[in-house]
Amino acid sequence: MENPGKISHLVIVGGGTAGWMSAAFFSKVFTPRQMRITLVESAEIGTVGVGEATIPPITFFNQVVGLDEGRMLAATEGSFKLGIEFVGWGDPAGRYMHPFGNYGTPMDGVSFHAYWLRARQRGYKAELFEFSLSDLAAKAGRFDWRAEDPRDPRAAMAHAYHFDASLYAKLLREVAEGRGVQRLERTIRGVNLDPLDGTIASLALDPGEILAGDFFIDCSGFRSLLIGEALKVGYDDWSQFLPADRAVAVPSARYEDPIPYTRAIADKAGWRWRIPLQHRTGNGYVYVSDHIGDDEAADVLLASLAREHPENKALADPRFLRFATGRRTRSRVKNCAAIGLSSGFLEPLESTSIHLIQHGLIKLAGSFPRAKDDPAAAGIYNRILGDEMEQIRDFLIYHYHANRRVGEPLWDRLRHMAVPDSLREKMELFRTRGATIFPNQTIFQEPNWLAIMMGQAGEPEGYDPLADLMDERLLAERLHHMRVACRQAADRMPTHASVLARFPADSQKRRADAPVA
Ligand SMILES: Cc1cc2nc3c(=O)[nH]c(=O)nc-3n(C[C@H](O)[C@H](O)[C@H](O)COP(=O)(O)OP(=O)(O)OC[C@H]3O[C@@H](n4cnc5c(N)ncnc54)[C@H](O)[C@@H]3O)c2cc1C
Repeated sequence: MENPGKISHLVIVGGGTAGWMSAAFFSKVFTPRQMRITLVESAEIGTVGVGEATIPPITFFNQVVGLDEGRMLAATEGSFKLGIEFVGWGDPAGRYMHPFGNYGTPMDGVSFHAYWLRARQRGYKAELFEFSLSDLAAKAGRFDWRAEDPRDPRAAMAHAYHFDASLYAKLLREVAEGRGVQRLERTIRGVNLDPLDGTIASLALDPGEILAGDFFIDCSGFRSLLIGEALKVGYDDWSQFLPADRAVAVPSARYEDPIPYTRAIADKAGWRWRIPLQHRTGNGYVYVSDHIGDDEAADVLLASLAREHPENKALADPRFLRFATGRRTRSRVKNCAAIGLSSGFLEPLESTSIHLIQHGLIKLAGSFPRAKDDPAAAGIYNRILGDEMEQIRDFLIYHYHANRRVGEPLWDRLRHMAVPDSLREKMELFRTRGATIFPNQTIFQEPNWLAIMMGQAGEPEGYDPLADLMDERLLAERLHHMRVACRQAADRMPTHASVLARFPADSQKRRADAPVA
């Protein structure tokens, strides 16, 4: 990318996932001659260290920064992810998959599910999930990559990863330092603003050093050192819609082959996650502190491990985290952009935080400042990022609001709460017309909304009338053909375990190479 000139020193504050993703990304976008990049991280202030499940755009980010998929999986103990299974969110005894990729194929410009709904209203038996190859493969413990040829059913697939977030940051650090990023291990004690224009002039580092820069990326996590503390940007709290404010996390021993999907299990005061890596499983309970205490939440989580399998043993003490769901009212101000938790946090139900980091970086590159203060570019950036956060917020609220867990106080309250108008309209369109194409769809598109709305609300009353234009026999033949092709393609796929065996974790290789005592 051409360097706009005036900005020649980029300072990144923080060395968590957001900090090292920023460093790896901008060291690829700019050459060291165009941009000096310095990353400051503190040895005394740790990282969040969770954040193990991702969504498909991560494959694009890895390509951009030059990370080979095999190398990434081996270095991060990673596994493939084809979707998220939601257990007990709609019907308390039910489960559904939010698979990555598409259902069926659109025909004559009309969405596939409109035809399927038409057929269902006339007694067709096959379920929607039978037309999602990612869903079938995930449940069968199989995996394959998306095919380029549109005639191949695998063209409808998409994948993401589960990985150890600390190892991912470590790998990105290697990449970034290899491209000339300078890392300073210092604690920042103060932020100096330019008295004339209010931009950030420099950081006061321990012990007594000053680090000046032209543009600053705030990746300081929940502390929000630059955008929040120094530039005083406010926080929009969304906890009235998304009330979970704490989490407890614990890794457990691997006792089975990693499944190629995340599990999100609704519970009395929130939900539990289960994220399978090559060497261990990540487990957590996201909860509402008004409805359960910390000790009880940890007990619930630990008891759930033992219930799953006797060998599913905790490998460490439970770790507690606190957060407030919401976002900074602006995430780019003056010569500073907040990336990662410093810009806000939407709880991890749909694994969207790492996606928001990469989305922010890509939009920041596209609107890179031409001067220290570039209000036009900052304004556009803030609108784009704000829209993305609001879309994700609505998507998350839907899971809680459309529950059928009658008689549980938290869930009863969430079912009856007033939701944002933007979500209320979507729910109405789906219920009456089966519509899932909504304005400004970027990250969550038609198949994503379809998966969660069908999974939690069930079949809508209507469907797109254009689906009635197809001849009935032709439709039956096409549905039959698609369903069989999907099933056969799933059966032909290798198992997830056999695919992962091609990318054994570096830690396993090290253990195998270690001399026998
Ligand atoms: C319970 C939970 C579960 C999550 N699960 C997922 C998930 O499954 N998928 C997903 O995409 N995301 C998930 N996330 C979010 C994900 O963890 C974060 O988006 C990601 O880790 C980025 O964090 P960060 O780098 O912004 O902040 P941190 O990891 O907090 O890093 C902050 C950095 O700033 C530095 N720092 C702070 N203050 C100073 C100072 N004064 N001087 C110098 N350095 C300083 C620290 O040293 C550290 O390096 C989850 C979050 C939580 C809370």
